Amino acid sequence: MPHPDPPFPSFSLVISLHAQSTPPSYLVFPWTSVSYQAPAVPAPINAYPIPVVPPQPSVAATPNTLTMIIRALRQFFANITNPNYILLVPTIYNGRPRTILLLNRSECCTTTLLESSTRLWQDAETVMVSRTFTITVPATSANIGPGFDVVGLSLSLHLTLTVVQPEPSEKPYAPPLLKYTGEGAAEVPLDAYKNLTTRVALYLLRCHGIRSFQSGLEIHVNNEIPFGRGLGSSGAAVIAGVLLGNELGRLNLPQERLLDFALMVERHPDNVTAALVGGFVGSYLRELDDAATEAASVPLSEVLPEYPEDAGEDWGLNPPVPPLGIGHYVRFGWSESIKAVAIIPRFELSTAKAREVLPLQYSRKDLVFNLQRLAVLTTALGQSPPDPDLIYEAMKDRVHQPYRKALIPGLPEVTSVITPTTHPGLLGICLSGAGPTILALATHGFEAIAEDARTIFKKTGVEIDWKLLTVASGSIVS
Ligand SMILES: Nc1ncnc2c1ncn2[C@@H]1O[C@H](COP(=O)(O)OP(=O)(O)O)[C@@H](O)[C@H]1O
Ligand SMILES: N[C@@H](CCOP(=O)(O)O)C(=O)O
Repeated sequence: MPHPDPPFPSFSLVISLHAQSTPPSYLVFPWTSVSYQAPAVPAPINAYPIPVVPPQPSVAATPNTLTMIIRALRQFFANITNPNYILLVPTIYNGRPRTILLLNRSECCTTTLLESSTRLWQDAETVMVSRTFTITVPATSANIGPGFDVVGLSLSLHLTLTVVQPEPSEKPYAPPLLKYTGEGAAEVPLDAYKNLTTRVALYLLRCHGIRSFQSGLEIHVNNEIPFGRGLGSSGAAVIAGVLLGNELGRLNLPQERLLDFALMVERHPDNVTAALVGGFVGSYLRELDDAATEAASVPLSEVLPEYPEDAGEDWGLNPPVPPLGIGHYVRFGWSESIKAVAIIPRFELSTAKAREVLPLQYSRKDLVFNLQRLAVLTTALGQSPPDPDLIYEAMKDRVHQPYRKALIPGLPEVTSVITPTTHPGLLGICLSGAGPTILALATHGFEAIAEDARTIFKKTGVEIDWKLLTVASGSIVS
């Protein structure tokens, strides 16, 4: 039967390899069932060495059919310059479910194909033709004084993942290889079932029916964000995980949905939102109805199960899927002239511990104190030139800093002694996130601020490092 004209530039082809049958067979679903755009590349599909067959075929395959198909597809792609195509290849091979997806990000027309191959797709492990991509996520400083659990600022220290997805091979399954350099390298788990970033990625994949990482995955992490210092290292790790899962599974989730997944893991929105979208950001969690509240309040151990040593493929399957639209945000203006001096004590303070010391109830006086300042601060930091008198007062807080001072010797002294009067250029000074880092916002005079903070901290026996940071853009996948 002759093939109709090729469905360029958008077409899809589904090939299923049934390795269980003898001999193994593959089906090529009739690509004519797929909606496509007008022809743009005048070449027939069978001009390329792709094993296309008429509808209802069941064709004997050689043991290395998969490799042959991949080679053929590569040649095929080498001949096409128009990026507007989709090629989707769900397969079962050597008894293991696999999926090869070669598609441009914004594509349509997968629905028909997915319907025809639902079972294969749901069981599938995603395997790409070899490619490398990078995920870059910024550090964040949350709260900025009065905005406890509300505002976050992305800063120019980064967590970077370089990911190599190998081409499918017939070798035995190899678990992900994790390499780690930079901050936290000595303590971070390199087992993909234990590491925070890869566990979050697996959570995302499993919520989309993909049960495990593909064989032979390599992830090199380089981290500039110190752990447990109030610079959002865990928020960055969570966002990196969400982006990693989205990329590995070719899930193509919109940013709002990625945020939902991140919020199932890190349940205050300030760090993760700023790390994802970048800039000076305010966010809130939507009030959920009863069913959604229940769905969103499952214990963290169920969202991200602690995988035991002998975790098999089925451990932690079917995790809770986040309700839609949990987090909402707005980006405020930021005056270009403002830089951040991060004064980083040389000790760690876990966010969990720094949250335990906070009260459950506040006086109306203290709440109004913070609300008044936050309302002014979100606009004041976008004004040029920034007004030190307005900002210094607007960065004061009565909701978390007073309770955390016992955990951070030197905090009250540093925030009260260093002022715009004593240190020209200073705009405001606060605890960064849950601490112990102190964040000083300033237009100049950075070194004097940092060195004087060093002297004050030293009197309490605390050594510091300091970094001059700028406001960074959000996370990038390239
Ligand atoms: N890149 C990372 N990879 C794996 N785990 C990380 C990473 N960054 C942070 N973490 C985990 O998060 C912990 C720090 O989180 P947290 O106490 O919230 O402090 P902060 O977010 O202020 O740095 C680390 O001790 C580590 O367990
Ligand atoms: N609003 C949170 C922010 C925690 O930030 P981190 O960078 O310390 O993780 C809090 O103050 O607890």
